[in-house]
Amino acid sequence: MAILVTGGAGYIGSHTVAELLDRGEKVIILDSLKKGHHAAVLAEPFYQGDVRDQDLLKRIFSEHEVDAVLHFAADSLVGESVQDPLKYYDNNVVSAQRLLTAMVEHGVKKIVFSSTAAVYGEPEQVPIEEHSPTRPASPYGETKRVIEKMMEWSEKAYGLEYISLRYFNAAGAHPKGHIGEDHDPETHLIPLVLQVALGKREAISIFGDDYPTPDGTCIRDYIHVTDLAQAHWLAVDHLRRGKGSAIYNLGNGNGYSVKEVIDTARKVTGHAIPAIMVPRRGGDPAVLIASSGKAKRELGWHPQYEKLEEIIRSAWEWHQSHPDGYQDVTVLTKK
Ligand SMILES: NC(=O)c1ccc[n+]([C@@H]2O[C@H](COP(=O)([O-])OP(=O)(O)OC[C@H]3O[C@@H](n4cnc5c(N)ncnc54)[C@H](O)[C@@H]3O)[C@@H](O)[C@H]2O)c1
Ligand SMILES: O=c1ccn([C@@H]2O[C@H](COP(=O)(O)OP(=O)(O)O[C@H]3O[C@H](CO)[C@@H](O)[C@H](O)[C@H]3O)[C@@H](O)[C@H]2O)c(=O)[nH]1
Repeated sequence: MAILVTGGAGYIGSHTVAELLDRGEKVIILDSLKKGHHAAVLAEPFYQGDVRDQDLLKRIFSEHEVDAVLHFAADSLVGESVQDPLKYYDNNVVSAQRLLTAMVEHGVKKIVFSSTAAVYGEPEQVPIEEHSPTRPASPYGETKRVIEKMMEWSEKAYGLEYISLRYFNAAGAHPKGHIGEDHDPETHLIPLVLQVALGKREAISIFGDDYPTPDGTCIRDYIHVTDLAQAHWLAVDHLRRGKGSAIYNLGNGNGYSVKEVIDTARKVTGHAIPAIMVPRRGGDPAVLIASSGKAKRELGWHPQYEKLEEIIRSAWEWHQSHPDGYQDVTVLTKK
């Protein structure tokens, strides 16, 4: 049986495909390449297309024996979603609805979904547990919560089983050096800070220093991308063993402020990394830190990267060896 990976040419999707291949899984990738990269497609068959394309979904499910779907494909930028919420309802909610419909029609009963810490909004207490209230502070987080509800109702109605993985902030790159983070435009803190160290940007902007945190900047929980990848295979295995639907946080349990990230990157790169203070970005909660005990207990998840310094060093190795990301290859393939 094969696993269909939507968004498998993207950052977390490609690292997860690498993990699945290491585990001997048969993988099918579906990605529009609007954000992903041909060079990050690690498995065949690869379908370049949109998850909203119902005919394409039908074709894939008819041509292959798929028992589980890993659904990464989405738009995922908190700030952009505040500016353009309808884009997020379209690409995230409509895609998921069509994917679930096709799965039900073809008798595919297992899905692992890329959810997010952004479903919680401003938490009442940290570390955040899975039963904490969900009050998304951005349309992005809201669309992910809607999809979680869609899966819950689909379980009751059609017997579809799901695992929703609420990742905190993904960072780092594969230790083999062949895949890493390359978003265009880049909006994530760690790669932007490293672009300054590479001399590709003059300074990093800090979005607000008036948050209720010790140094006034937002605190996030950074989790290594290969640790996320490991959790996905464990989640598929969990469903295959009949353990049923569940929601898991995936984070390190350690929070670092924007200023601490910049300081750590200065240490790792040896570069001064100038920073400038700018106003807050819309939709950003002050503090997001995970409790991931449930994933460790129930999935047997063992994250390998604990320290922010190790995570930033892993990202730095990728950015140094690929200063222009996958650029040379994607110029040829992106239309
Ligand atoms: N990066 C993070 O820190 C983070 C944290 C929490 C959750 N997530 C979630 O994880 C998933 C992957 O994130 P990422 O950082 O790897 O993003 P990414 O943009 O690198 O990957 C997403 C991939 O999906 C593809 N895609 C998007 N919409 C599509 C569609 N309609 N049809 C086909 N392909 C489509 C893109 O081309 C891209 O390759 C997303 O669902 C995101 O919301 C990411
Ligand atoms: O130039 C920058 C970029 C970011 N930040 C701040 O750095 C923190 C991290 O921002 P970013 O790297 O953009 O990640 P998030 O907005 O926290 O969102 C990421 O992490 C979420 C889970 O917490 C996921 O759901 C999202 O998909 C993913 O983009 C936030 O406080 C930002 O305000 C800056 O100060 N300057």
